[in-house]
Amino acid sequence: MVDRPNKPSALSSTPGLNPQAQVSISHGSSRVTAVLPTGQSVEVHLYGATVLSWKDSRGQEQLWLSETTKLDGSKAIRGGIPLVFPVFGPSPPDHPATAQLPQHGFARTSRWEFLGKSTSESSEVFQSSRGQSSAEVATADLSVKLDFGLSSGNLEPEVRKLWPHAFGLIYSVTLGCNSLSTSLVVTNEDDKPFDFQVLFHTYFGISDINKTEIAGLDKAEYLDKTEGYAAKTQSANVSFTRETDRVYTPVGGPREPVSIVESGKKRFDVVRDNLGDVVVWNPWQDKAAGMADFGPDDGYKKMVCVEAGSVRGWQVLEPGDAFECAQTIVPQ
Ligand SMILES: O=P(O)(O)OC[C@H]1O[C@H](O)[C@H](O)[C@@H](O)[C@@H]1O
Repeated sequence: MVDRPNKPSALSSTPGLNPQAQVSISHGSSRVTAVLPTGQSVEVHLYGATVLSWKDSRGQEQLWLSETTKLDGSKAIRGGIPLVFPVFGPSPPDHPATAQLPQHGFARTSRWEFLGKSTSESSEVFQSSRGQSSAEVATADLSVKLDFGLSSGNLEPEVRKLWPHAFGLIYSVTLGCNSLSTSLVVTNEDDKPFDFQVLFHTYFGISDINKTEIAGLDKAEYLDKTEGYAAKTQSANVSFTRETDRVYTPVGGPREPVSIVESGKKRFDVVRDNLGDVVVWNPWQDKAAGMADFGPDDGYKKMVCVEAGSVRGWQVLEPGDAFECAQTIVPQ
């Protein structure tokens, strides 16, 4: 079922579910918030369709958001999940098509439209395994998908000039009881092909970077951006002792999870769909202190970016074609 956002705030119930099983949606002029009956919540800012917050059923925040980030549309949001499109980083010198674009493209600095929400009840059966009532089953399996749109026609004219292609983007943020998925569909509405890069720039909230490792990248080739894009090969887990900025191509393929491990225990799995690369970034002390929108200065100890994307090469999209990709984050 899809609700159009014609009400500033609404409680909506899904036919067939426990009447208690309501997803609460609030839609203000700049943010959309969804709360599941089981307590999990997600908040998305229309500036960049940036996920600002994702909380578990106990209200614990899972993402990191800078205390000093701008939220007024004057600068990309520092934290949460900014969306990178159609170029990752500064445009490479050998790619004139994106040469005019700012770092990480325009998706994160454009105002998106909220298209509506849909709720669904997954078919996993908790009842037989846990002996719950059917009402509880429906509640436990509810998820809500928030859809956002951006198209060339909605870009600011000065941005459109920088990348003059006719395109459409549908970005979906799906909150489940134990997962958060972000997915993107890119369509080429032009009469010629265009190429692009894409990435979900997720800032995970962690308790201590010194006790954090990234698993699932063993033996992966990577480009080390802190050493002029030197090509290297990972051995064992990634750990952090200084600025880390690497573009990995995991050997296991997109479906093999990349995991955030804290004090030896898995905290999150990140599963990718149609996204071959994973960027791992922590700015460390000096770089964090040098970014006005990164706060507090020692906030680098409480965050790590693990960014699922397609950024080492270019996706070429022919007229009329669509490209789809997704990441799903599963707390462990
Ligand atoms: O400061 P931003 O433009 O948001 O970029 C923040 C970071 O994003 C990615 O992780 C890049 O690999 C880094 O090189 C960059 O510093």
